[in-house]
Amino acid sequence: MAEKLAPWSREEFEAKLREKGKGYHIYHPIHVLMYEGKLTQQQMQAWVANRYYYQIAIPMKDAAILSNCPDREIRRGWIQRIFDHDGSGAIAEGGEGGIEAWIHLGAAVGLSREDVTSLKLVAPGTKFAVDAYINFAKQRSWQESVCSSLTELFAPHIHQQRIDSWPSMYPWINAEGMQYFKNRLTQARRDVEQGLQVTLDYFSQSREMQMRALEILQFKLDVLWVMADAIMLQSADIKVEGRDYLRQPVMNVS
Ligand SMILES: O=C(O)c1cc(C(=O)O)c2c(n1)C(=O)C(=O)c1cc(C(=O)O)[nH]c1-2
Repeated sequence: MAEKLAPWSREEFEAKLREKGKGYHIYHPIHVLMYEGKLTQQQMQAWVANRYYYQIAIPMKDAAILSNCPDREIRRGWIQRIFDHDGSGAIAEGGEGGIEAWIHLGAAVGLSREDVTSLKLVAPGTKFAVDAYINFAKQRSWQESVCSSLTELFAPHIHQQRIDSWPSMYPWINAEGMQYFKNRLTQARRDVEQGLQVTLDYFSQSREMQMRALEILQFKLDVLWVMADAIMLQSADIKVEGRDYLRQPVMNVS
């Protein structure tokens, strides 16, 4: 029988998790083109409208984690994520939350509130991918679901890229639309600290569990990748026998 491998040290395990960043959606063609300023307004609209479906799923996913977690200390930290996205307190005091900020991003790229919130522009592939993420959190242990949030390790970089490149690459986007990304820079770093501690503690019990954590992170990378595929296809200019590929032409926005 093969000898049982000892668990990696915490440092080695964290390094393995971070290595997974090589498969982050920052390297997906649609995000590379976005960074290079090569997306049209219509493609930017498709991206924002599709990503809204992810934004509204995040607090539902986090509520599922809370509902499975018997540890009060963890819940006290985790609940902040729901406030961050749904908002808390008075809007005037900056408590509007990330979902509202995303709707402002929609306005900044030329989408009405209704265009965004009706979900009429969301591609089927985006729905399947995001729903898989919510279902994962409903069905798996809270520690596994916490681990699946760790793509956030890599998110501050992609948010910073957008903050840096959009003003010059897409000067037509209203600067107020960037607020979501600015807020996330600090929020994501704080989130990651908690998510990483839980993952390093829980999964370091054995090498098998550490490997399992890497697989979970890969699942989440796949969710983001498939979403990017779906958005790219939806906004591609592909014609099949003279017909538009698009099932729901993005240009139909009011
Ligand atoms: O813009 C992005 O590329 C991006 C990616 C991710 C991610 O890696 O899951 C998140 C976010 N943004 C984000 O803004 C966010 O609030 C967030 C929460 C989570 C999560 O899994 O709990 N991921 C992400």
